[in-house]
Amino acid sequence: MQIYKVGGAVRDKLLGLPVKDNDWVVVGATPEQMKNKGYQPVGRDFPVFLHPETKEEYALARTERKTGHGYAGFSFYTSCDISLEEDLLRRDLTINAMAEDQSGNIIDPYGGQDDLKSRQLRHVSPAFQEDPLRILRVARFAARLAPLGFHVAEETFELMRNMVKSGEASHLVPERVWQETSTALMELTPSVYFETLESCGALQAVLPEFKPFIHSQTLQHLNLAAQANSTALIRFGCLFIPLLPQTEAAKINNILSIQAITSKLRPPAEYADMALLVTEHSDRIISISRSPDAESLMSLFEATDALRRPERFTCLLTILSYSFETIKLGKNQIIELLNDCLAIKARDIISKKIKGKAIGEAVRKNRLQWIESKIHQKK
Ligand SMILES: Nc1ccn([C@@H]2O[C@H](COP(=O)(O)OP(=O)(O)OP(=O)(O)O)[C@@H](O)[C@H]2O)c(=O)n1
Repeated sequence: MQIYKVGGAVRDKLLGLPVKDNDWVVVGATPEQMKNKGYQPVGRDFPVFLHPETKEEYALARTERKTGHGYAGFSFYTSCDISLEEDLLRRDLTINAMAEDQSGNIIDPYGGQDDLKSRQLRHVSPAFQEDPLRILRVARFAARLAPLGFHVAEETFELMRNMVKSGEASHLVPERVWQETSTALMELTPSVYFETLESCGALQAVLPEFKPFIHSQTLQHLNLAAQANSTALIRFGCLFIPLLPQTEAAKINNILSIQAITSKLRPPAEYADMALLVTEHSDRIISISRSPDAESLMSLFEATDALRRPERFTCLLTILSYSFETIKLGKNQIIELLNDCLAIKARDIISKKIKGKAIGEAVRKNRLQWIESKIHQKK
């Protein structure tokens, strides 16, 4: 049996990028031989094994044949006589279809190294069209590698357009769409993911609910969040910063689109929650940052439950800070005021004379006075 390193590890090493995990292909072996050597079988659909010590994935060389629609509509054929070249031929992009043998030689039958040099994301064979997930993968690789000068090859782009036109793209299951999209958010220039999907028609076909939110300004905010190394939640939230001034009708439409995104893609609950908070409160947060006043800030803390959920509020402010322009009160100052308010507690101010509801009112008054004095000092 011969063992080769394949896929992302070979690509990233040649690009001088850090290698995240190694994938291996085994040629000329049977599942029984693998098990006898101590490899643990894990593949449900095709034979993949975990190395007994490193736990890295070792897949038997295989070919694929389309049997139905979508990502799962494939049958796989593995046998001892499948060659490395046949296994590499079934892969998506030439830069992902290279292998390295155990002496460090690169096996590159489909021009991956040339495409690395000319910065092209190019499909390996027409079989590319059989897997609609590849549209999202190409957009994701474009988002990752655009800063290095990569772009989608014209003929690959043409295939992607055809896959959308033929309806193949609409067979993608929402779970995979969310998986690719949330991974794409964490790439270096996530804007490129949405731009690529938009220009081949896949945004409309696969993520139509996102369409109202994808425009140059939100994509700019998204990239700023990526440059600041923000979390996926913050990057996601940036997509929902509305164009100002936001009409009431636009706000309602945005809320409906967010509900549609949530019920279709089922992102974690905190994502939907954050998208709604951004839509709901962006106008007033931006207006407070421009002309701060104590009562508005206090009502904002109350409306967003900031006093009980300060971390969530900090995330919300971070998202909106990407759209702050002329500000008098910045994100850090607002957070400082929130922390000051949190430090003013009922037990510090209650006297024997006030009881019940009046305690809460006294705490609020104290907090308000504090914010007022701080804002006054800053003016
Ligand atoms: N729909 C897919 C999924 C995967 N692959 C192939 O399987 C390899 C491993 O897939 P994966 O781990 O998802 O991608 P990586 O290239 O390793 O990328 P990443 O850096 O994102 O892990 C890819 O390089 C590619 O050759 C493919 O051709 N088509």
